[in-house]
Amino acid sequence: MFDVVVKDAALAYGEKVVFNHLNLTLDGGKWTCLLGGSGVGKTSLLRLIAGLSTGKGLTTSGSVVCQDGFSLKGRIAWMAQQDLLLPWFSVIDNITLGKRLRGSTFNLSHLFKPSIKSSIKPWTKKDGIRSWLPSHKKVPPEEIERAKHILEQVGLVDKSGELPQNLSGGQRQRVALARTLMENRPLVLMDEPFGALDAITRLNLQDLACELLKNRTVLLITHDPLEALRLGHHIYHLQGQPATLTEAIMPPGAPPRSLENSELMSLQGELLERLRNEGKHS
Ligand SMILES: Nc1ncnc2c1ncn2[C@@H]1O[C@H](COP(=O)(O)OP(=O)(O)OP(=O)(O)O)[C@@H](O)[C@H]1O
Repeated sequence: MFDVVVKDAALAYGEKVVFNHLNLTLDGGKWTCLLGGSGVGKTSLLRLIAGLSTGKGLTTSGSVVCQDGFSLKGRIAWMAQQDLLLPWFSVIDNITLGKRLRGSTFNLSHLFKPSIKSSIKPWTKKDGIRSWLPSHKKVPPEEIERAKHILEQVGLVDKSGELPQNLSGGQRQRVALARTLMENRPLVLMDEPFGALDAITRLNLQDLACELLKNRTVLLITHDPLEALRLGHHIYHLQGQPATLTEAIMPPGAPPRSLENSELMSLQGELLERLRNEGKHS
């Protein structure tokens, strides 16, 4: 597993410098967590690492280098707070979509719901969507088997034919996790993936993600110090303007750490105080 090194990174929107001279190493096979107040630049940093920083008025510099000498292209999976499931595709079609898009001459218009006037069968009709999804058959059978295995791992194999609208928020986020696993990428960038969930579902998903993403290199953005402390090998606090990173906190023990760990609770108090003070000064 390779380290990913962000060297001397800078990013600005017009005159507003979000960060500059920023250095960060994501240890291979480990979880790095990033805390910080709203608007400090966490998502901007994630997007910079993913190579998604483009747009009018945006300037960037610095480098993101894999220590194994290869490019990061095609080696990143992304998981966001919104599950981004396509509502007219079943669970299994959603998690195999990436394979289908890459494995065929797929027409992007097929991602969008057909109009009523269209000659294509409405998606609500039984099996309509499958016949409407032309490259469905191009997902190799072994990939369908793998998708089913992953759905088993996230506890949703019985929901594989359901539409997202029939799932709870926690179940939908488990589908999003399954889609991330299906991508099978060594670097996983997560932008508050559990932020919208209730406390118990969030704890359960933290445990599941920790188990299933073992040995991947993960960068997790979260607003929740406890989440960072349960999952992170290294925890950084991004603060100020331009933003800088604090020294890493390395909580004791292996993730996912237990809530009964008293050291974790005291570190949580410290981090909450830091975040609160940061809010007072911004
Ligand atoms: N496209 C854009 N154009 C101009 N300014 C932007 C743009 N995107 C973000 N910003 C600004 O850059 C700063 C950093 O934004 P970013 O989304 O990275 O913050 P964040 O730490 O992820 O915030 P949050 O925790 O609220 O999601 C903010 O002040 C934001 O207003």
